[in-house]
Amino acid sequence: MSFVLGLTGSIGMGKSTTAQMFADAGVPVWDADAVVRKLYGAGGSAADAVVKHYPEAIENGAVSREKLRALIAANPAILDHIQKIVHPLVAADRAEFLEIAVAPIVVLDIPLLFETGTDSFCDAIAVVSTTAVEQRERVLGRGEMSEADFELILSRQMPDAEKRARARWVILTQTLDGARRSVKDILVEIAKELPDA
Ligand SMILES: CC(C)(COP(=O)(O)OP(=O)(O)OC[C@H]1O[C@@H](n2cnc3c(N)ncnc32)[C@H](O)[C@@H]1O)[C@@H](O)C(=O)NCCC(=O)NCCS
Ligand SMILES: Nc1ncnc2c1ncn2[C@@H]1O[C@H](COP(=O)(O)OP(=O)(O)OP(=O)(O)O)[C@@H](O)[C@H]1O
Repeated sequence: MSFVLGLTGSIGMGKSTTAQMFADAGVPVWDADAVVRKLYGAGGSAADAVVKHYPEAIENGAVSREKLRALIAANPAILDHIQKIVHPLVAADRAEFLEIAVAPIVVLDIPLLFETGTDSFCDAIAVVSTTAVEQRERVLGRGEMSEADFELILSRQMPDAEKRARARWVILTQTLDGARRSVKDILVEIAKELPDA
């Protein structure tokens, strides 16, 4: 059985960048956002389900995030419905990953780790974080989401302070070097706790 490290953090806090640091260190990473992208692709099980309810969100057989964002902006309740469709499919993919994982440590990279109760599948949690100002600048700086989209997503996520309080480790993402050091330290600490260390 692998040590399961949950990696989470609010939108734009640096989760994907930090997950890549774990992957670079040789740790298998399961990425919830990537699974959603796969399921939204043409022929993906989520695309097949979404087309039945929101055909206007589909482009060439795949879910268009741009179109879906527009639908959700007009009616935020649609996001609840989308989650009901998507989350069980994502959970099935995660269960399969954990079942076949053979590495001593694996990472579950999940934006809604606490919100979906997936923290109960983890041996410990690390939260990525930076200041609220930096977070906003990062997300709006990407030029994809409107300020309203960002606020809606934020309002649906557990506040950063609460995530930090629940985590064993907080990885600050102001600098790449600092985050890399934290990742290394965390892996060293976990390695010491492994059964045959
Ligand atoms: C809302 C959507 C269309 C926005 O797509 P877009 O490409 O602009 O952003 P992306 O998917 O990269 O998400 C950006 C970040 O928003 C946050 N986020 C995504 N979905 C949600 C959600 N349902 N609730 C809260 N935060 C969310 C995460 O921090 C994520 O990393 C898309 O995220 C979506 O379809 N979400 C529903 C599926 C879901 O719940 N995914 C979360 C992982 S299980
Ligand atoms: N440790 C770091 N030092 C400096 N910049 C960083 C660091 N980590 C991430 N960033 C920058 O912050 C931005 C957001 O990073 P990333 O995409 O990893 O965040 P995320 O939390 O996965 O975002 P989302 O939740 O929106 O998917 C990127 O521009 C990235 O370059």
